Amino acid sequence: MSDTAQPKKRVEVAAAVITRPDGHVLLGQRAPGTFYPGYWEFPGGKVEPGEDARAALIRELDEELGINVDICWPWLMREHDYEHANVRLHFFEVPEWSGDLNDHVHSALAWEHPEHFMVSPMLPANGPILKALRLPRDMAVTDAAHRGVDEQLAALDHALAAGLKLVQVRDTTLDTPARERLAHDTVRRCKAAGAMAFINGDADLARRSGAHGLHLPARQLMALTSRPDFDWVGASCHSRAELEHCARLGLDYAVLGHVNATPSHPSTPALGWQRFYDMTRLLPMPVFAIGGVSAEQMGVARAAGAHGVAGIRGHWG
Ligand SMILES: Nc1nc2c([nH]c(=O)n2[C@@H]2O[C@H](COP(=O)(O)OP(=O)(O)OP(=O)(O)O)[C@@H](O)[C@H]2O)c(=O)[nH]1
Repeated sequence: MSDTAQPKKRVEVAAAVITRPDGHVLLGQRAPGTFYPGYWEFPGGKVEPGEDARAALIRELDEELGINVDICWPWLMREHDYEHANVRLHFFEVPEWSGDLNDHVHSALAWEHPEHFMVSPMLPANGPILKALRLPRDMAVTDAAHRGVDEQLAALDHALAAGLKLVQVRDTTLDTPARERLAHDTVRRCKAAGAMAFINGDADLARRSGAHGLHLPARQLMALTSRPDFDWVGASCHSRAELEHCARLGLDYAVLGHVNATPSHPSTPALGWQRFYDMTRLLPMPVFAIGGVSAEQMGVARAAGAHGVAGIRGHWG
């Protein structure tokens, strides 16, 4: 390598996951004559000097697509080393916009469902984004220690029938046979319903039960130096240091709390939404809000940068 090689320039980019009520997201195909022509991307573009990423996004969607952004939620940030630059992509979710789509820059547009993207190839930086979009927004955490295993499984059947798509089997205080049964029966029911089940804190049980993923308590997270070998791995976090460790290990998601006052943590102060927003800035993975947060607070949570909400109360009907 030449000793005159220049460090790569850093490019800040704002990109939008524009979502229709049916869950389809908008992608654009890069035009001939651009960098990576023919590749698919989320609409957006470079942040100009003196501009913040949100303002850049609103400007780009007006210039590129002719739409006004009505609601814009911060989501996550990914860095990628391209040949020409180190790109920092600030992703936002845009669930509401107005105006007629009138594209000025792409060779084609496509509305695609995150469960089965049909267009390809995608820009190389976007693989983790597509995976993150497959992560459901509402994570229900089991509460069999209080309800009993049978009542928990009945509540699970009810919630799956109502559309629940993600369950975390916690209940670490249950005795071994009861937890084994809870895990196996939860995974089986989730698979039958097209939902995912993650097991908290026990990689062997997660493997034995055929779970989709492993959820790490913060203590286990901080003891790890590499990502455990599961399709999905996430962790419970309470501090920026834990969130950053999650990012270093390349985990798929974090759960941060507690956001609101909750009877399960009477002595530790709640974070509140502003602190949740501040703590989750510029992280590369989606973060769920937990702690006194029900599915009704989805909008508040996502406005504060959450991927979605997680919890016991308010998640089992
Ligand atoms: N808009 C957008 N850009 C992305 C995505 N993923 C990704 O890696 N990028 C990168 O972020 C940069 C976006 O810059 P851009 O769209 O403003 O600029 P450009 O390279 O097309 O050309 P330009 O120099 O004429 O503005 C490109 O390097 C692009 O490869 C994505 O999903 N959406």
